Amino acid sequence: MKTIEVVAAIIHHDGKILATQRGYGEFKDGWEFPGGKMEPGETAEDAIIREIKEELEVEIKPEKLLVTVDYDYPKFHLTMHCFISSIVSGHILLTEHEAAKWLLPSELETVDWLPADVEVAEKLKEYLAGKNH
Ligand SMILES: Nc1nc2c([nH]c(=O)n2[C@H]2C[C@H](O)[C@@H](COP(=O)(O)OP(=O)(O)OP(=O)(O)O)O2)c(=O)[nH]1
Repeated sequence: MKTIEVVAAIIHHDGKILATQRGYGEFKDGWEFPGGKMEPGETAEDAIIREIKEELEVEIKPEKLLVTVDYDYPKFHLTMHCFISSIVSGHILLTEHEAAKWLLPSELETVDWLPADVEVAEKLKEYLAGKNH
């Protein structure tokens, strides 16, 4: 099976986390962490900064790799590196997504995540809970 390598940004601001809803394609209407496919020769950090500039028109700083998830979709294998990130400059403008929501840690289970993201949301919740202690 073909593997695609993707980067995703877990953007935090004022104690909330950004979730975005896919506006087109196979997974239309599913909720995800914004991002996309890595390009040849790119580091994961470079890729996530580029993708977020394209999709949300903000500059981010990837601060920490929370998790790399591997997930078997019926047609491909996904390897996705998920970076906790902060906004460095700009205002969010959705250029590709149909909606976005800022979620409190307690609200992370309230959106219909893409299958690969369920594990990411769980890990994130644990990570954020640990940070409060
Ligand atoms: N960006 C992103 N993609 C995810 C997540 N979860 C998940 O299963 N995916 C899957 C959906 C897609 O098959 C793939 C990402 O591809 P993409 O279509 O966003 O990549 P891209 O921006 O480079 O798009 P394109 O130029 O090929 O249209 O990863 C997630 O949280 N964020």
